[in-house]
Amino acid sequence: MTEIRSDFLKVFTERGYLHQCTDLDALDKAFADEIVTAYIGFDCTAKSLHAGSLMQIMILRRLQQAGHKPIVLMGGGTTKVGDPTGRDESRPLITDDTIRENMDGIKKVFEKFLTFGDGPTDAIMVNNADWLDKLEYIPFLREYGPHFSINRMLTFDSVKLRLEREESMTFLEFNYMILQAYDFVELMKQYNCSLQIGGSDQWGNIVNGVELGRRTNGFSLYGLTSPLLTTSSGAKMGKTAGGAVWLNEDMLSAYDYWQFWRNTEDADVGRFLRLFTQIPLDEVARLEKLEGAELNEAKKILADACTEMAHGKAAAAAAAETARQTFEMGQTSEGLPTLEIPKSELADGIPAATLFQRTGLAQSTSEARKLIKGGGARLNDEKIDDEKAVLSLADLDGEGRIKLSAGKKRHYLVLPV
Ligand SMILES: Nc1ncnc2c1ncn2[C@@H]1O[C@H](COP(=O)(O)OP(=O)(O)OP(=O)(O)O)[C@@H](O)[C@H]1O
Ligand SMILES: N[C@@H](Cc1ccc(O)cc1)C(=O)O
Repeated sequence: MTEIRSDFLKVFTERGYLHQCTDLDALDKAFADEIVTAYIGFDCTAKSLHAGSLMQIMILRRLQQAGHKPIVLMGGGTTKVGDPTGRDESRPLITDDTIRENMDGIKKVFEKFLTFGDGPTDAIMVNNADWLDKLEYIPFLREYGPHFSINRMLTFDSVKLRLEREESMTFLEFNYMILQAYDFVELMKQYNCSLQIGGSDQWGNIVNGVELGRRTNGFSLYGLTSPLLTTSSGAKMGKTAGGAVWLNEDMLSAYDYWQFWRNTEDADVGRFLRLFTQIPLDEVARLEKLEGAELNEAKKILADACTEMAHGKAAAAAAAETARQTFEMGQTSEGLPTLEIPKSELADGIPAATLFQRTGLAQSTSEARKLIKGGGARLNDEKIDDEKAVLSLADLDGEGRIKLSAGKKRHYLVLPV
């Protein structure tokens, strides 16, 4: 690789977004010489995107800022098939109604990060159901089937790993990569879209599209992937890994979102500042070198910047202020996230572990019990150690609520209604 010339790929590599590219030199030349139209696809498998997919949204934002055109593709069609990538078993089928609801939920977040419109570098949003739903089976098979070799399809991780583990793969799922490949060709035809970007797990699907475009129409298409953001245990961060950090406020409050970034591991502060904020690189270099209490200031800067982008300035300031009051001044503030439960349910008694799970302070009741046993759970600021404790109206504090805490930093107010 010769030195990168284009603004976009400079930003892309310097800030840590680069994992693989089908032809970095040629893509760099395209970015340096012309407006490149690029797309990222998002399936509608939940009502909100999450911190993992935020990496892809930030990439589209950077692309637009560098003077190129982003396409956000909603997988209204592909969601009906279900991407087998990275999954040990088939996804449950989602109804058309749920797909529609999920799409409505997911769509909202993009307006916060991208400028949509009709101009040459304005973002557009498309839905692959618009063309996939209309495909006719036999004509489609005859036109595209000959370009896919089963032998080669079996070598892609999404298929290979499932077969190696002797888990079943349905014919429906096996078709996913063909449909994603077809999307890319369709977007090239309709919008001159020559680049598809995605997380590294999408490499196989992307390469299939690049090859299909070349074989069927002689197109020069490019694929570019980013590393996957992983949880501290090394699992891909996403909606199916549990404990998703949702981007939509109705799924995760701005306060909890702020807290997630504020609780970043020390070793991740620099990486996250580069990937998820637009703070200049020399400032990031300074911030990531800080230590101890000073590094906490860097984490707050990260939390402020991320929350501001996703939820606006006012929400970010309110979250930061609530955190300050709660942790720095040691008092409860009304800004804490809340869970409403029917009074009658509390009157009947609810296991503490269940409440911890329902607030999301623990992923499951067994995790909640572990938290309690390990001494990390508090009820109205007092440690509880009985994992079988059952809470009732008698546990309401003077203001008629129950404050649950997991560790020092995560709190929830339970309000009987
Ligand atoms: N943790 C992650 N880090 C980086 N990119 C991610 C991460 N999770 C998802 N993406 C990328 O975001 C894009 C959209 O993913 P999408 O929302 O369709 O599914 P997903 O979150 O990967 O799904 P699931 O969790 O159901 O497997 C893809 O390019 C995917 O690679
Ligand atoms: N397969 C992608 C989503 C996607 C769908 C259609 C596409 O054309 C591109 C990407 C995912 O699951 O993350």
